[in-house]
Amino acid sequence: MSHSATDNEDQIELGRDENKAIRQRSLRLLGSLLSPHKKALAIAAGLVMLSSLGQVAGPWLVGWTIDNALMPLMEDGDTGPLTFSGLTYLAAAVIGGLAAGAYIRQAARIAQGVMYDLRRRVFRQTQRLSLEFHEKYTSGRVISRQTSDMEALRELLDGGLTGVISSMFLMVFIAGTIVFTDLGSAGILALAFIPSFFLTRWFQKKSQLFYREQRTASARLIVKFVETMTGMRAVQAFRRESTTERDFGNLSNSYREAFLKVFSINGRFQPGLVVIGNLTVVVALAVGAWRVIEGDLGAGTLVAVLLLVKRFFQPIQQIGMFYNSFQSATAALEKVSGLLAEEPTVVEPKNPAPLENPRGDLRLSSVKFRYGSGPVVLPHMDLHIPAGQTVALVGTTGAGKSTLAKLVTRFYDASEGTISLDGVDLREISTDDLRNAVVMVTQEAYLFSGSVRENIALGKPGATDEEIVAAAQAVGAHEFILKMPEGYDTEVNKRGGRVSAGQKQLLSFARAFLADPAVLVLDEATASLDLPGERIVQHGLQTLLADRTAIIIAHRLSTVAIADRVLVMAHGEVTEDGTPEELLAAGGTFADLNQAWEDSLV
Ligand SMILES: Nc1ncnc2c1ncn2[C@@H]1O[C@H](COP(=O)(O)OP(=O)(O)OP(=O)(O)O)[C@@H](O)[C@H]1O
Repeated sequence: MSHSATDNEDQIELGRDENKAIRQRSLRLLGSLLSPHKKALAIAAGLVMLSSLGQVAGPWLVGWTIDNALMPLMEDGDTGPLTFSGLTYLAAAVIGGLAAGAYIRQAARIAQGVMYDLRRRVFRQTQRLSLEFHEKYTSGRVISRQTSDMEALRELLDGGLTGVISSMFLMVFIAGTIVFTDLGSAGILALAFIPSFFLTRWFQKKSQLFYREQRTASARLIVKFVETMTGMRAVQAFRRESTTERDFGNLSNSYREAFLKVFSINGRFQPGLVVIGNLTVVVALAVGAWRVIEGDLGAGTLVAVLLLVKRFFQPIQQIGMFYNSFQSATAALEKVSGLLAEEPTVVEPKNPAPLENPRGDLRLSSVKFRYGSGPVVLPHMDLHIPAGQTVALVGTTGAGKSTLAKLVTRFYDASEGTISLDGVDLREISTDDLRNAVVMVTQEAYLFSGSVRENIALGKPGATDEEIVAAAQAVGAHEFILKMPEGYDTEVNKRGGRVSAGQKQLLSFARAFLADPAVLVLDEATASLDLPGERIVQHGLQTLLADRTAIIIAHRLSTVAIADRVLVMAHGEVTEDGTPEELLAAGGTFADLNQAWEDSLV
């Protein structure tokens, strides 16, 4: 596996260039998510400005009223200016309030639009990526991208961001108003900005590290959880409960500690800002009061400036708090953008070669294969499987049987050499054509939630009911389906729809039969069935194999017996190749294996 976009996901400290590249990747993603909402964003910006203006107008009007409306009232009994300022105050409050409300609604609409888009992109991407990626990245991590990362982004977009944008606007407006009202006080505010700036930088640097640590810890926790839950059978069978519990406890503890680190620096940052804010108000008050006594400054202006300075620091605190969700959302965005930047390793051809009525002639020429940059699994393989032949693959575990199956079905591409179907390189065949021509039936025989009918129909979208029933009949699944509570309409995976391992296999045979591929690759379930069950499955299998090329990773004597040819594999190479009879007569590995199987039946 070459270097890919998700490789450095678990690293906490990254190099400068790497950091920059990741940041740019995240920003590009953000840009592409926001670009469809340009108009809505412009409207939101207009609304937020209006609401900030409304909020700044309040303190400013108080100052103006003290200096310009109270005097005429006390000296001449003139109520005009006071009425004017009162009405203006009211208008500003109403307009500001309405604008703030409209802004929140508008921002929520944009945020939900972005989340909707992103959720779908992540889902589409995870389906698009090759099996190689999924085997490496694991489902737990995909799940944490789609759940906790999405949640972090949603929190940011829903709550924090809306507030922070309006806070920032408000700060700019307040600063502008102070400059406009009294330059001296603006100078004090500017001085106070210096320590706030350094404090914020310090916080930024520290928290970035801790937040990344926290996200990594949370992802590990989810991965462990998903792994344990999906492997619950193995966990219980091997009495692994206490070990997994201990591991989970350790991971929870790292998560807790990462969180505490974040909070401990938060606990210094926020009070720091409060102190700076309060000191600024005190200094502005002292200097201002002195200037009022000197006659340089109106008392009203001083009141207005003090109210504004106090307001100025409120949003900084909010921005500080917002920094939490901003940091986790940034980390989430970094990971999600990494996932979205992954490219499938198995690439669909640009100009696919036509493949009409495939016959199923398979050829591997000088194929060499390794998983990513791992050790060589198949050193050199030349193999020809003529159309219609049934080949049983046997061999020790780790011999490379499943690997061969994954290559023939093009879940992976060969590292060297070519694999062709009817003389066409698999890499030249469109994915649709290939999936129609080559079907893989895996051991798990995965059933999706839905009815029995829907599960069989997966083999051929748009199949008629008759075709579905005919497929079930052909492989011998019809009888037990009819015995289910609602026949073909029974929901599988639900109560009453539970099927046995053998029945599951029959359903997946019916699915494959309906798909009617030229090449069938089958990983036979290792779980042994009872004898009648085995006979039914065997019969189904025989019907399924007739008239097509088949490669079966065989675990049963009865399966090998129906094969035209047996390939024995060891260490990635074919060591014996012939009809079952020939190999038995030759007395090699296959003969031994056969003997062992026969003994186990006694
Ligand atoms: N996704 C993977 N990434 C890296 N190495 C792998 C991967 N899958 C299999 N391998 C390695 O490739 C080798 C062949 O494995 P493969 O699964 O093909 O064997 P097998 O003959 O099917 O074994 P079994 O009968 O136990 O299923 C093994 O050494 C295995 O460790």
